[in-house]
Amino acid sequence: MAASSGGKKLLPEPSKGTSAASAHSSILRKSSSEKPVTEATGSGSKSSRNEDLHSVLVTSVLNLERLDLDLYSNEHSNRCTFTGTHHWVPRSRMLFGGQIVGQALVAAAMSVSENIYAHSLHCYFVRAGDPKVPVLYQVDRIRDGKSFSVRSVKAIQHGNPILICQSSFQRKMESPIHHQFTMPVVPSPNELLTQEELIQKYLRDPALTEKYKVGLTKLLAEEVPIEIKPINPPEYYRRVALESKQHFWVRARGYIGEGNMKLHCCVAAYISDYSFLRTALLPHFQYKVKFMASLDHSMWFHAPFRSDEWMLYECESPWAGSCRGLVQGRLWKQDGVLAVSCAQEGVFYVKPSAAESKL
Ligand SMILES: CCCC/C=C\CCCCCCCC(=O)SCCNC(=O)CCNC(=O)[C@H](O)C(C)(C)COP(=O)(O)OP(=O)(O)OC[C@H]1O[C@@H](n2cnc3c(N)ncnc32)[C@H](O)[C@@H]1OP(=O)(O)O
Repeated sequence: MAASSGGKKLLPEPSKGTSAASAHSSILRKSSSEKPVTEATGSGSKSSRNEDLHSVLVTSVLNLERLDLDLYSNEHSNRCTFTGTHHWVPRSRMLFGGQIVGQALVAAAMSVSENIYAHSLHCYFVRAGDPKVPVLYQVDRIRDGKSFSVRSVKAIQHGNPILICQSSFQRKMESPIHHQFTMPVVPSPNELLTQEELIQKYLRDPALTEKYKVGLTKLLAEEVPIEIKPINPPEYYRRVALESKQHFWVRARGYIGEGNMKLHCCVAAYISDYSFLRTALLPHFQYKVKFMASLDHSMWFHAPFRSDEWMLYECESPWAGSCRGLVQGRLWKQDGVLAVSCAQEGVFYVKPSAAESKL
């Protein structure tokens, strides 16, 4: 029986007896005991985006392959000419934390019923992800209550966990108790340059040193599936202590559509880890990072949102010390609704950087 979701027929479900090996079903399909998570386009308001350019986050990065009940792999869905296995990998050469968190939430969401939605997740990154091999996601169904369901997911490579992620899902509930902070007042996205446009502007600076030219050119060439418009971006070469705060507009590159909130939460998990941890480094220009990595990542999903529409990412770091830094973030919709809150600690090993001028 073909499954359906949002009125659009999904591909036939693998029958109960289908062997795991032939149950190559992407996350767009579902087995009888698993629910669809990603329905890239659904009914509802049409976005202003070009609907033909589907986000690679949905068509590829977050489109896991089902190997068996509660067991998924990203092997066949992350094909990328560059790495052969994973879409975009930061220059740190560790798997991008946001990818692992987003994929873990996809796996967890496949195991809960259609009418409950992620409201929080808490992860630890326990080993660096290997960009040369796929990731397995093993879902443990901890509890299904009347209103809440809890899942634990292990992301596994080389037989060892690289991430452990607990997530909780809740059925829609109304409440008279509601409040939120007020969204910061910032320029709107159409008043700002994208990160790429900013880099191209810097690259046109005749006084740019070769070192910066190489670094910025590499950054420009990266296939990051996220669009970013920094607000008041620090001039990359100004070596001054900045406040440990940054704001930028962010959205998935490409079209996703109304879809279901499970998908947008998974995309937001991916997005939330990009350029997040560096907030804690902004005051410390006089040090060069020798090693940097996220230790954990937490998210709370407050209200429906579209991850393929601009959202304001308000990031701040209230504390750093003992080779660690804490960053906190809020994702705001353009209408002022607080959609998502995030928090993360990272480890930094640094050394004094040689004083150098821009020239
Ligand atoms: C304008 C453009 C902006 C661009 C913005 C963003 C770009 C892209 C985003 C960048 C991504 C950043 C966030 C991430 O995604 S990181 C990926 C997710 N996190 C992880 O993968 C971490 C996984 N966990 C681990 O790897 C480990 O648990 C650990 C955190 C490393 C801890 O393990 P442990 O065995 O305890 O290792 P440790 O002792 O900490 O050593 C690690 C490493 O550091 C070296 N080291 C240790 N102490 C020091 C020291 N005092 N000084 C210098 N170096 C030290 C140590 O030798 C290890 O190095 P290796 O031996 O080479 O591994």
